[in-house]
Amino acid sequence: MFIEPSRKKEILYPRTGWIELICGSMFSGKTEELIRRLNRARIARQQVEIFKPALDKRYHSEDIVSHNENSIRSTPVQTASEILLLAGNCDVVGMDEAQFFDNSIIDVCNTLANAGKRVIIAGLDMDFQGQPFGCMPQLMAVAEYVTKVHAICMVCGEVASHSFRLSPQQERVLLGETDSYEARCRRCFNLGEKARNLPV
Ligand SMILES: Nc1ncnc2c1ncn2[C@@H]1O[C@H](COP(=O)(O)OP(=O)(O)O)[C@@H](O)[C@H]1O
Ligand SMILES: Cc1cn([C@H]2C[C@H](O)[C@@H](COP(=O)(O)O)O2)c(=O)[nH]c1=O
Ligand SMILES: [Zn+2]
Repeated sequence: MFIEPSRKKEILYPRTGWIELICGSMFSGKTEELIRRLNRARIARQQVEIFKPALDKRYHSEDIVSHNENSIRSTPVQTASEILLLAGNCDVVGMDEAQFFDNSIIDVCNTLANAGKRVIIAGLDMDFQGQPFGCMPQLMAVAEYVTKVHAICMVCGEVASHSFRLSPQQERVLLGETDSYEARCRRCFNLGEKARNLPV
């Protein structure tokens, strides 16, 4: 779907950059798709830099790791602005878990794309309550390309778009895997929420 940009026309026209956003629920394949695109860019001999929020230490402090254990080396950053300092002269910038960045990530992505870079971002579109997650709606608005990927509902086997939290904690940020979350379709997500709210 996405082609690795040719550098041949650069003398006539300076390269344009753009933003690609990969979004969806947990287990929908966002990280796999991000890794796939970044690996292809490397095969095309493009200089690639990859970042993730430092708070995401689930599998590894530096690697980006998918649920099926694909991985790629990344630089953990505390703030989005660090990405501008570290991206340097690269052609392609990748970011995972974008929902954990604050809204300054939008300016950062625009600045990188305006400087001619291909920016590929992956993140959760909705939180455990089915609400748009942080900076993600704005990133969807400014991205040239938005890809929504889907998981399989762990209750009924339908296409899943929601991340159902299995524990009662209410804080928005709660790192976890299959121990704390499962992918669910809209119907099974709503049924689960209803059951949670029934008096005991
Ligand atoms: N309910 C599910 N639906 C689809 N894939 C699942 C599910 N649970 C586990 N997986 C695994 O998760 C992988 C996707 O992982 P990953 O790319 O890390 O997803 P994401 O970044 O969207 O959370 C799938 O290839 C599959 O092996
Ligand atoms: C829904 C939801 C998720 N999280 C956390 C749980 C995981 O650590 C990440 C999502 O990882 P993935 O690569 O998309 O599987 O986010 C959270 O903190 N709050 C939520 O509402
Ligand atoms: Zn379902």
